Amino acid sequence: MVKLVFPKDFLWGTATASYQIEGAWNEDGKGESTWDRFSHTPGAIYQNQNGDVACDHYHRYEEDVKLMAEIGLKAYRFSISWPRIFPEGRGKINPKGVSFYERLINKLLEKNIKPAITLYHWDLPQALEDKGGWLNRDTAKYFSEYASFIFYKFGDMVPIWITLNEPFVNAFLGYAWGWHAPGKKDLKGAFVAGHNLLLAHGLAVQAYKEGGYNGNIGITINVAAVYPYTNSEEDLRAVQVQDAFENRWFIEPIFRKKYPEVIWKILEKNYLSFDFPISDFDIISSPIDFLGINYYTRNIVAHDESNKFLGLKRIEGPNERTEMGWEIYPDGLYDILIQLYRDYKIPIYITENGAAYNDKLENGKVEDNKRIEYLREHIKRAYFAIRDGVDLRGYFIWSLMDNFEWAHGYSKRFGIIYVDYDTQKRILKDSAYFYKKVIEENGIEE
Ligand SMILES: OC[C@@H]1[C@@H](O)[C@H](O)[C@@H](O)c2nc(CNc3ccccc3)cn21
Repeated sequence: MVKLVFPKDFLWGTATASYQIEGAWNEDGKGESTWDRFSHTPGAIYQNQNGDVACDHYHRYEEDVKLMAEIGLKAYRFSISWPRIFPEGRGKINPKGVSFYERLINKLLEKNIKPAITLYHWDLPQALEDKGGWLNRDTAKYFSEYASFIFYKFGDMVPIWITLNEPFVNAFLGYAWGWHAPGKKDLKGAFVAGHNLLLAHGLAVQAYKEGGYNGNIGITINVAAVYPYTNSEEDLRAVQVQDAFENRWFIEPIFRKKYPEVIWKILEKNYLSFDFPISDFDIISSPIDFLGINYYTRNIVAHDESNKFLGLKRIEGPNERTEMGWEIYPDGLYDILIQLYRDYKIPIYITENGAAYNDKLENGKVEDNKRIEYLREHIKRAYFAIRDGVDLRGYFIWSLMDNFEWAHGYSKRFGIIYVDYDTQKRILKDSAYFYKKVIEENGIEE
């Protein structure tokens, strides 16, 4: 067996998000978020579940950091709940909210675990949503005020900053399709929200750079490698359309100061347009230090004239799928890393990669062999991408622990730590011990 050894300082981590693990939804002065409101809306979430308690991480963070140290994590990616800091989105600060994150960061640093903070992972203060949310351009300005405060408090303690998590998902699932908070269904709204999210990102990057902090700042984009169903001209064109729509929509404005042509075509075909100052791209393209990508699966597409939106259809792949129904395709991680590094020549972190399985706790153990296999194969592709020239800096498993999986509630388990929600007991799955070994050896057997 050949040992694949990663670069010396490669960052092995796990990822979570505030609304998915913290609970304490209305405790210690926290303001309501759009996800509090959405998950309290009957019918929005599987079995009307919500994140009111979740993994109770707000009260159990010390135990959770001890488990991270037991696994040997080098870094931990988590998000800050904006309304826990600014209950109304701006203005009055909630000192108990600030104190929680200060204690969490200090606990991580005590254990030599690098904090990697996502400023926004979809839980917008409801008070701002009541003023239009991401449809209101002012929300971008309020985001930069929030970000500036967080940088002021923690900027010298935290080396890795992510402005936004997956603006595409937030804009499209939240504003066009209604599957996520705030549950709106307005196609034009998705484009306006997407633009204001990018503006927020750029303003926060400018605030970070103006603050002279010595860490690195970037953004996290969801990506799925795209392949043609056949090698026909039409299917090859469909690949370009899907790649632009799902992968490049939020990357091109940052690196090329423009939207992909496909985005304008979608707006035109739907008789939509929206106005913004072209100078926004000067803000949006403020230089970042790294690109974060969340990779889970691939897309296979074929030309389909009857699909009036993108003119294509998605074809089911032939390989095994996870509990989310997502095809397992590790080569897609290699391919997308090569493509993105070729096009933008920027350091990359894999800020999320993982799999949901129907884990069973038996005799105090969780033998999640399928998840171990999924992680092993994707870690191998990460190694091959580095071997072939990609400046890949780190890998964060989604997720540290089972948690609230948005519209799926608690029905999908992604964690390498099992959470018994009745007792809030944490149990390391076999995948946690697998990852402990990968980190100890800084690599994996081929
Ligand atoms: O679904 C697993 C995770 C989720 O829990 C994270 O909060 C989120 O950052 C995340 N993004 C993806 C990939 N993108 C995606 C695509 C369609 C719907 C939802 C997410 C998966 N995940």
